[in-house]
Amino acid sequence: MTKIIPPAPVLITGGARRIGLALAESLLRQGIPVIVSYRQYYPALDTLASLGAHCIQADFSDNRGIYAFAEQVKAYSGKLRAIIHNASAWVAESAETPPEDTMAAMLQIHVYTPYLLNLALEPCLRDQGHAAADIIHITDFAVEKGSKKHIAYAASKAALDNMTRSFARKLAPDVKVNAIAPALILFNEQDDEEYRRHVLNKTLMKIEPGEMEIVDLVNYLFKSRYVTGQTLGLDGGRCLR
Ligand SMILES: NC(=O)C1=CN([C@@H]2O[C@H](COP(=O)(O)OP(=O)(O)OC[C@H]3O[C@@H](n4cnc5c(N)ncnc54)[C@H](OP(=O)(O)O)[C@@H]3O)[C@@H](O)[C@H]2O)C=CC1
Ligand SMILES: Nc1nc2c(c(=O)[nH]1)N=C([C@H](O)[C@@H](O)CO)CN2
Repeated sequence: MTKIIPPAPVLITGGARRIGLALAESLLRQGIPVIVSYRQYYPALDTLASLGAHCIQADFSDNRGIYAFAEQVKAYSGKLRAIIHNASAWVAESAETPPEDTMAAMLQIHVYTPYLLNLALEPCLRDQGHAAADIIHITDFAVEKGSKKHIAYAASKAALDNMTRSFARKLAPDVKVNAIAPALILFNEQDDEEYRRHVLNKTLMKIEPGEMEIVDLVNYLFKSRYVTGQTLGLDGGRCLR
């Protein structure tokens, strides 16, 4: 009797809302198993679980939480098809928060979390064949241009962008490692009309594209057997403004 081995799951951090949720739903609809991390509960998690996702509560605000999450992932699945580092906090500098606390928080979620998870979960990604696994870092257009209101955020995403090339060198050819650098994808509910017009005018394409732009790019990277160490811009032409 031939033993049927189920496909290895894709791990998505911050999968309970917005882009992370759209990624999880798309992969599940393709029949690809999914593990998501979530910090706070959202009703959408019940839907993901009903579609077969394995949802693990995790707070990456300290390294113990990162390592505890990695152990739970390894206990659930010995192998991973991919890790998508989506979890993030878009925090501006403010008078209410000491700048050292802002920088520490941005480095924790955008640098320590992907760095420690990539190293802890490397055995889960390896030994599945040539280019059989992926790591995707979701960075930001601001990596190239900086951000006067989100200095620590942009700097931490720049570190994440650099790690894309380091991990691509370390893990090839078993694992491809790439970054997706979005500009506006999805507004937040609290964004007012003036802000929305201001941001839309910064791009050439003048639209809020929505989550599927990232979903489609992730699917492209999964299909590739050759693209690695790259940062793929998803910025509506903002880089040309
Ligand atoms: N939306 C956009 O237009 C753009 C998005 N991006 C990038 O795309 C990715 C997804 O964006 P978007 O969906 O808007 O992200 P959100 O900010 O809406 O959600 C990010 C998720 O990360 C989780 N998270 C934040 N901090 C922690 C932590 N310390 N521990 C565990 N989980 C945490 C949040 O959990 P909780 O809900 O509990 O807070 C949340 O579910 C991000 O990396 C973002 O930087 C880049 C450019 C534009
Ligand atoms: N974690 C997040 N990062 C970013 C968000 C967000 O909502 N959550 N939003 C943006 C903006 O859309 C920006 O690209 C345009 O103003 C950037 N990063």
